[in-house]
Amino acid sequence: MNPLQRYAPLVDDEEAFLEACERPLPSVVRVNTIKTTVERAREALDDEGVAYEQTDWHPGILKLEDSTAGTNWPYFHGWLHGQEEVSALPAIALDPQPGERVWDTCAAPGSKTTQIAAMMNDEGVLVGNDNNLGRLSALRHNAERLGVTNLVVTNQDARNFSMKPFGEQTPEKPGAFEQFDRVLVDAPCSCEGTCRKNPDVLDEWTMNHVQSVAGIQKGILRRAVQVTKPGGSVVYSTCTFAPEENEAVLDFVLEREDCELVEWDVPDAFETSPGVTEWEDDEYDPSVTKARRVYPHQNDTGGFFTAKLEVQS
Ligand SMILES: C[S@@+](CC[C@H](N)C(=O)[O-])C[C@H]1O[C@@H](n2cnc3c(N)ncnc32)[C@H](O)[C@@H]1O
Repeated sequence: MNPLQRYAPLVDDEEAFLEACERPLPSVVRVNTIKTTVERAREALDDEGVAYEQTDWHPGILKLEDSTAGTNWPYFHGWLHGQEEVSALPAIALDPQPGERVWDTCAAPGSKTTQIAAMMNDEGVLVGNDNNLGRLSALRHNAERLGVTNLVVTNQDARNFSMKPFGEQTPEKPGAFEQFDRVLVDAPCSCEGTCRKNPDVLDEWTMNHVQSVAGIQKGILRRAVQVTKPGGSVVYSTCTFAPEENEAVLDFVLEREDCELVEWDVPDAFETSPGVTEWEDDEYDPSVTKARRVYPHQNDTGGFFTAKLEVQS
């Protein structure tokens, strides 16, 4: 059985949802504003004869007519980065500002890290962490190509993250670098929403994996809230539809840490659905409706989940 059928009760149009999940994903690039402007990047693509269409919600996110991302000079020079359209949403929700301290808990291979760096105008301190050393090489390579210089790379399990070299840390006295303005948790997940790019995820899907990765997600999100300063923001995102990995994780952390879910500015032209408060035998905190779900048939993208939390104390 196709595991996606379990989400029929959540979607407005099951047939359109399942049909969209089988179509190949459009090829999309993000303009890297650390190295160029949207206008110059578009001119370069025109000169190269690469056909594209601007998405109707972001001037710097371009849909290519064929999958030439990665094969033209604007890409090699770091003017463009191949990034799935919907995966640009978490950084938009995070809204990082130049000069801030930002932690990207699960950063490799760095699409969102480099997008965050560009939104920070490459100013301030961005810590890009991942527990997988091999994937960190891809992060370093992307950061280098895209000209990111405000990045510190760390290789830790985000559930126990600490930056001891920068200051002694106790629960009462966080280390010097352990009061971030903003933190992104783009969590490891069962990746159901990437089925248009990688249909194998559905063959490999098991409920055991959903449950085990949900445990890791809860640990990472708790740590993210703990190291964010009062009034700071934490964004939680996954590329999966499973409520066990989305609303249930938020519900767990809302009960244990001093934080609350807040609305964020979803681009008007992007169709989303609210987080769900009930799933199978479970009920979640009513505020999880502030999270946004994205199904592939809504905007011809992959599937995604994004929520924004504000830390209270
Ligand atoms: C969805 S991917 C991140 C994609 C990345 N944010 C991007 O936009 O390119 C999740 C990442 O979490 C990492 N990861 C898994 N468990 C982790 C943990 N306990 N601590 C830190 N990173 C972890 C994986 O190695 C993987 O690179």
